[in-house]
Order: sequence, then C-alpha cells, then structure tokens
Amino acid sequence: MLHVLDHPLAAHVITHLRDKTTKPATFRTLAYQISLLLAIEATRNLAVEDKLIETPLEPMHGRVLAHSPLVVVPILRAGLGMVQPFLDIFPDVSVGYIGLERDHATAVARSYYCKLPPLAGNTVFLVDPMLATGGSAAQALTVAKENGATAPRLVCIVASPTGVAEIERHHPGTEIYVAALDRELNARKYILPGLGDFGDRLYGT
Ligand SMILES: O=P(O)(O)OC[C@H]1O[C@H](OP(=O)(O)OP(=O)(O)O)[C@H](O)[C@@H]1O
Ligand SMILES: O=c1cc[nH]c(=O)[nH]1
Ligand SMILES: [Mg+2]
Repeated sequence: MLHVLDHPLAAHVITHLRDKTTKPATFRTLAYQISLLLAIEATRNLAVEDKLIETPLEPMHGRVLAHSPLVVVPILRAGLGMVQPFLDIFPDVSVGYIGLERDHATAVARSYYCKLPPLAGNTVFLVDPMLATGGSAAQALTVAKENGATAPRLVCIVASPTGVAEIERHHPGTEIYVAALDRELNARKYILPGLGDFGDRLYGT
C-alpha cells in the first residue's frame, strides 16, 4: 500500500529539495528533515507497552515503545542521506547496507555490496530517496527477504507511478512511504518533475 506524506512542512521541504539552485549543504539538511517526517510516518504502527512512572506530582501509566528492534537499510549511495533520522529518534536500531548502481545507459541496477545484520523477526525499513523504474528497490526487497525480513517497508522521498507499479508487481502488499508521487519518467528514466540525481546533489558529484 502506498502512503504519501500529507503535511505542509513536507511540501515546503520537498519544494526546496527540488529547486535546482539548492546547494549540497542545504540539500543534505533538507534530506534529513524530509526523512525524519517519513520515519515518523513509517513507524506510526510500532507496538507500545504500558509503563508505570512517577511525574514530579503523581504516579501515572505512560506508554513506551515495546522491544521491537528496527533495522534501517539504505540503498547505497543516495540512501545514506536518509539514515540519520532513524538513528536519532529510535533507541534500538541497527543498520545494514545494500549497494546498487543503475547503469547510465540501461537504467538497470547492478549489485556491488551487501552487508546486513539479522533481519528475521525485526522491523525492516529499506530507504532510498528515488523510486524511478523501481528496479533498484525491487532488487533490494528481494535481498532483504532472502535474508529473513518478513515484511520490509520501503521509504522513499520521490516516487514515479512506474516505480510504485513495479514494486506492487514484484512485491505485492509492500508498505511504501513517499513524500511525493510524481508524474512520469523521462527517456533516461529520471523522474519528472523530480529533483534530478539525488546522489549527485547530496554529495556534490
Ligand atoms: O528505481 P530505479 O530506476 O532503480 O532508480 C532509482 C535508483 O537510482 C538512484 O541510485 P543510483 O543508481 O544513481 O546510485 P547512487 O545512489 O550511487 O547515485 C537512486 O538512489 C535509486 O537507488
Ligand atoms: O530521477 C532520478 C532517477 C533515479 N535516480 C535519481 O537520483 N533520480
Ligand atoms: Mg545517482
């Protein structure tokens, strides 16, 4: 199922990310901000448990996160720009890495790295800012499942309708969280209107 962020702050941040005059340092800050909003949305249904505490005035039953380790898996390299908010807000999180690179001519993703902690029984978030043809994310979901993930969630900043359809075709039922669903792909399989090459804009390459 596709979830599209619906929040004025998300709209504000994504517009500045798209703006071609935004420089890498600002781009990285904005990537952090939008990923934080996505992390909050994608964890809306995490389990909580009761905890008896005392405020300075009286005892009360509060709620805290139940023990449910999270694993965040960026798809290198651009996905690295989405990891930090997960590390900052969740107490019990580990990080895995899947390296995939699209061929510039064919747009087909090639795997060059994989290092994953145990995924079985954990809540797994694959993070990659751009869901274009969907080829990279579909491959990464397959790898995550082969390594024990049961229902890995996909968290992206900008998605194309083609990419969403590709995920639904290969991995039906995947929860997909995006900040924006854009119009289409161009002939070079870039998202329109999109924001250009995320990895290049993040790292100034
Ligand atoms: O949906 P797809 O058509 O597969 O395209 C999306 C992929 O392309 C980009 O990565 P890229 O291959 O440019 O590598 P990079 O992150 O190292 O720049 C992006 O970060 C996704 O991983
Ligand atoms: O529009 C796109 C498509 C793939 N990768 C990007 O960085 N941007
Ligand atoms: Mg790139």
